[in-house]
Amino acid sequence: MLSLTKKSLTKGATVPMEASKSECNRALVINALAEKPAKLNNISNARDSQTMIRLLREDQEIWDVLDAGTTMRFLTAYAAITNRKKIMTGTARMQERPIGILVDALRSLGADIEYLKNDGFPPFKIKSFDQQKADTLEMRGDTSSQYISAILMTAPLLPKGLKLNLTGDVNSRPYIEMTIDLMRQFGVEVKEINERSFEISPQSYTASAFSVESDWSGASYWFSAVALQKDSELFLRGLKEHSTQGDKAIIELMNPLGVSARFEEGGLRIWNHGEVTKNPVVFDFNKCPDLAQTVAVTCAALNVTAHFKGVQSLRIKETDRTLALQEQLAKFGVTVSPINDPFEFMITPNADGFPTKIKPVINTYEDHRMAMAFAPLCLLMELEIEEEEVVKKSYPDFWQDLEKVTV
Ligand SMILES: O=C(O)C1=C[C@@H](OP(=O)(O)O)[C@@H](O)[C@H](O)C1
Ligand SMILES: C=C(OP(=O)(O)O)C(=O)O
Repeated sequence: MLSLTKKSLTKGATVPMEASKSECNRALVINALAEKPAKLNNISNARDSQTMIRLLREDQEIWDVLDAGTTMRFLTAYAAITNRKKIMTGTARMQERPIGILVDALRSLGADIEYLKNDGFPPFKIKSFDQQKADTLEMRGDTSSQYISAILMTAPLLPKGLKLNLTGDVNSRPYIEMTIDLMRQFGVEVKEINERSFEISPQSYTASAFSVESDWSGASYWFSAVALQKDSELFLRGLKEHSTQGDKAIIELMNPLGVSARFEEGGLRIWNHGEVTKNPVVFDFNKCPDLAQTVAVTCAALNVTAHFKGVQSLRIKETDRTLALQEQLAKFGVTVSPINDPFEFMITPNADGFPTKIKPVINTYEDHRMAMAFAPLCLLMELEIEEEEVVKKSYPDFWQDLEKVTV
């Protein structure tokens, strides 16, 4: 349990932003598929990336990814397509996160995969890949983009290549674009026939020096901090204007909540511009689901009524994030009401204003983003965060950075 005293941000302080685990995990898998591996710079310290590195290096029969979604999904496709025999498993929560769409896709390409507990969920055994059975694949895009990224990254190794067609709604689209961008940076041609169809011929990845970008998802917590303190300003070192990460959308999302941003040499300057919207706001998280918790807590604290759309994937992430927000924001008298569940919810502020005299204990549900989304509240009040070490999944230095930029 971490007790946070009431703090204030040091004006103009610098936060050195951690590398993105999403970009890093793609670079690591692509590198492992390349004939000659590249030198990767600015590797992420996130546990999800360190787990990926360790598993690729140890090459043991059981690959336990812990709670890392990308590691599970990307390594499943990697093992299947490169004909490695593996048992894929993870935490209790990972065993509740669906993977059937990816396993079905790999099976139709020729992989022999057997579920060991529940159909459609880890753990499962990857047994063999004898020969490619299909060169055209249809995949649903409405559950997790990580399945699509996993198939795309391994597709160049298929002897007959692949035509991939996406069906239904496509969620988390920028992550698919990030995958294609990285594949291209590693010398592979991906033909985008249209928004839903891709063609990849058999090709080899060519190694090139690659540096992982700083993490826009992690940056969102500093936007929230600046939103919660009048007259504050921070410099987020390492963030780039031209980024492959969809979570760069935090710049637009936070503007009605009082934050302005400007790119400068070496990073992004953000400051509180002093005007918080008085009108209800509609936000769409379909392209940036990992930002939903940060924005939800910020709206609650600023007494902003908000309509959150595109939140369907929140229910199958590290925890059921909609439920977790509902339960924790209730401690402040703020209501999260699902409408058209699981796609949308409303956030209704406390009619008496956000309470700052209470000292709540925030439960994190083993979800790093619950801990980090609630942490900026320490600029308004004292609070306690349960299981603070959860941040290690994506942002191990988060608490040290918070100490550094506050007094
Ligand atoms: O590909 C990626 O790196 C990710 C894709 C997203 O997941 P979904 O596609 O399941 O929404 C995101 O929530 C996750 O943190 C990272
Ligand atoms: C959803 C997340 O990660 P993953 O799906 O890779 O476990 C996240 O980091 O918020």
